[in-house]
Amino acid sequence: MATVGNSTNIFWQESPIGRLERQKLLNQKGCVVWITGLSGSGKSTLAFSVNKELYSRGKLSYILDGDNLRHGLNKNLCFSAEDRTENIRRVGEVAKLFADAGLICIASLISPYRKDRDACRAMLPDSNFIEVFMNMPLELCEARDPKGLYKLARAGKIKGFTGIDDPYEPPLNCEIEIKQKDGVCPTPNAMAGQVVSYLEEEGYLHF
Ligand SMILES: Nc1ncnc2c1ncn2[C@@H]1O[C@H](COP(=O)(O)OS(=O)(=O)O)[C@@H](OP(=O)(O)O)[C@H]1O
Ligand SMILES: Nc1ncnc2c1ncn2[C@@H]1O[C@H](COP(=O)(O)OP(=O)(O)O)[C@@H](O)[C@H]1O
Repeated sequence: MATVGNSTNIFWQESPIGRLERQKLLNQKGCVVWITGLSGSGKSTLAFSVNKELYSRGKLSYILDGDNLRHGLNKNLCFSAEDRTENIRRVGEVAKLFADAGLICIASLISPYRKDRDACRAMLPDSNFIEVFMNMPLELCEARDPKGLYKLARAGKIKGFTGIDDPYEPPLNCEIEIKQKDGVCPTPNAMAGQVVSYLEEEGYLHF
């Protein structure tokens, strides 16, 4: 009798067409590009830009954006520590499926807790988890404030806002760090270039 989680009598079903066949078909290697950082740090902007650049090179990628997933898959979750952990766990599992499908899955979530991001990394075989840290100062994110959420958080109208009255734990060993140079943020194209060059160098863009 096999037991997994809360289920019993379940057995893994292996398909004759596997990850290698799909990767060969797509001429790329499945992986997860996990973008983490404060609200307003540029996660979605980077995700869109990488997606576009890969598309122009004939490579298939798909974005899992935290904000968007909270409209569906994760609509029953709030921003408590427990719910953020569950949010990241679910997205990690979905990202793993996309990578197994042979796609370059771009996950873009605040993902404030190191242990949650590490748990997603541990789900992926052969170090196919590329953690990208949007290392932008809180002051910059707050000055951008495109949704007006920092303003509400400062006014006490949103409780538990990341960076204001809720923690963000920066990565210790990320694959890619995006940061300002001489006080200037790289352009979206330059940020995407950093990620796409990494994927190219590590052999993800060919089978
Ligand atoms: N309390 C609180 N803290 C942080 N963010 C908040 C909060 N309430 C709402 N929002 C909005 O939700 C977006 C973050 O969702 P995520 O799923 O990425 O968050 S998390 O990874 O579970 O921490 C985040 O989107 P981004 O600005 O794109 O990061 C916010 O718009
Ligand atoms: N590299 C960049 N240069 C200039 N502005 C940027 C850059 N990246 C993001 N922005 C702007 O900052 C704001 C927040 O970006 P966004 O991608 O929505 O962040 P996040 O997804 O982390 O909340 C947006 O108004 C966006 O246009």
